[in-house]
Formats: sequence, structure tokens, C-alpha cells
Amino acid sequence: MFALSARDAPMKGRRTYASPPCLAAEIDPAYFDPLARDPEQARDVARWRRAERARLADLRKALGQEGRARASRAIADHLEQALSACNTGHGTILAGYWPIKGEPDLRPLLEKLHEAGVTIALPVVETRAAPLVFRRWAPGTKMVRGDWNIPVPPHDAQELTPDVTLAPCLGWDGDCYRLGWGGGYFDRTLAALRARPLAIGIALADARLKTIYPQPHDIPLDLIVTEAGVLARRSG
Ligand SMILES: Nc1nc2c(c(=O)[nH]1)N(C=O)[C@@H](CNc1ccc(C(=O)N[C@@H](CCC(=O)O)C(=O)O)cc1)CN2
Ligand SMILES: Nc1ncnc2c1ncn2[C@@H]1O[C@H](COP(=O)(O)OP(=O)(O)OP(=O)(O)O)[C@@H](O)[C@H]1O
Repeated sequence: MFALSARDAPMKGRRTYASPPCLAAEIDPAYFDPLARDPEQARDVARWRRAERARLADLRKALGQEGRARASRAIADHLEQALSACNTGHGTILAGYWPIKGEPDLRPLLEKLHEAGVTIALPVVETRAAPLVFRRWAPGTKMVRGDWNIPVPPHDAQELTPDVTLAPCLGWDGDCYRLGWGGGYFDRTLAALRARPLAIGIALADARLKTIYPQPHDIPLDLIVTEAGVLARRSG
């Protein structure tokens, strides 16, 4: 007997199958479409994600400024090592992010990487519900207010295609799936880029979930970096 926790909520009351119900098409050919989503389950997952986002945002707030600063420094150290193991250096285009709502602040590392010759970009929501645009940033760039009041480089800053992109996570799971703020922007962006960048999630270790209940649009990241270390996605 399993106790259903809040984290299991989307699957509550649903029957699961030991194997896919693949004979359904033989009963009614119109019935089985492997690309179709179960709208009821998608709604349940969306509701669960909203609740988890609120819980995880509170968890981050509860850390306090000093706790978050300590975590940010540890994340920056692990990230720096991971980047150097991936041969990221002079000439690489790396998309960071401008921290909002208690996200780990990696701006000191972005400055250091810039000094080392890495080209830094930041994400910009230029069109709602569309892929992100990345624009060049350097220390001293005069920022403007973008969508959701997120500071972004000005409109005339050079548009870049990143080799590496950092993605701040509210939550994450052991398969390197990310839970963000709910706009779907990173998934859309990774889906749209012809050459996929190395995608690195930035998260607190405590924000790990058993699963984010990945949906067809969710794209797993390559690495997750937390204050406790680095998780690489198993390939295959
Ligand atoms: N610092 C930082 N910059 C970032 C991101 C991020 O996660 N962190 N993004 C990472 O993607 C992009 C912005 N992401 C956004 C995500 C959601 C909404 C938004 O309007 N959210 C709605 C709910 C949307 C919904 O539920 O459908 C809201 O909260 O009202 C806006 C921007 C680009 N820049
Ligand atoms: N490739 C895509 N094409 C169309 N819609 C998408 C795509 N990816 C995500 N979406 C839409 O975005 C919605 C929110 O996605 P999700 O819950 O994964 O957000 P998130 O990854 O937490 O947000 P964000 O990346 O902005 O922080 C989904 O319900 C889906 O409708």
C-alpha cells in the first residue's frame, strides 16, 4: 500500500498499465493515437505544477538572503568547473539569466567569464508564447525592463545564438527535467533552435522532485547544477 503524497497528486485515481493499451486500436481504429494527450491528465499536471511552483518559491524565500547568497556561490563554483570540463572558454556564447524572485545570482561568474573571453547573452521575451531571443550583455550594459519586468539588454544589443544556456529552475527531477515559472519559454526555445545548445539547469538541491510528470512539450536539460554538485542526464 502506497501513501499518496501531494507530489503524486496528478496520478491519483488513475489506472496505470503494465504495458501500453496498444490493442485499443484493434477494437476501435479511431481510438488510439500515440501523439494525443489525455486532456484531463494534462490539466491535473498543470494544476499540480502551479501548486509546486508556489511551494518551491516559498522554500527559496525561506532560505533568506544569506542562505541564497551562500547557495549562489556554491552553484557558481560547481558551474565553473562543469563549464571548464565541457571546454567552454574564449569564443563560447553562453546565455545566462538576470536573477529574479530569489533565483541563484550568478552575475559575478558571468562577469568573470566575460573577462575570460566568453560572450555572454541574456534571454529576452520579445513575443509572448514564442521562443526566447538572446541578446548580448557585458558588465555595464544599460538594462531595460522587459516582459514580467525582467531586466534585459536593450533592443539594439546584438542577437546571438548560444552554445550553452543556463536555465534557472524552480524545481527539477532526476531525469534532468525542469520546472520553471510556467511560461514554457525554455522548452519552446530548445525546440526551436536548430543546433541545440548545452542546456544547464540551475537549482537548489532541495528543489528536487521525484518527477515533474514530463509532458510531450518538456525537454530535459543536459546538466543540473545545484549547491550540492552536478547531475548529468543519462543518455539513451
Ligand atoms: N531570471 C529569469 N529570466 C528569464 C526566465 C527565468 O525563468 N528567469 N525565463 C524562463 O523561461 C524567461 C521568462 N519567463 C517567463 C515565464 C513566465 C512568465 C509569465 O508571464 N508567467 C505567468 C504564468 C504563465 C502561465 O501559467 O501560463 C504568471 O506568472 O503570471 C513570464 C516570463 C526569460 N527570462
Ligand atoms: N514547444 C512548445 N510549443 C508550444 N507550447 C509549448 C511548448 N513548450 C511549452 N509550451 C506551453 O507552455 C506551457 C507551460 O509549460 P511548462 O509548464 O513546461 O513551463 P515551464 O517550463 O515551467 O516555464 P518557463 O520555461 O517559462 O520557466 C505548456 O502548458 C505548453 O502549453
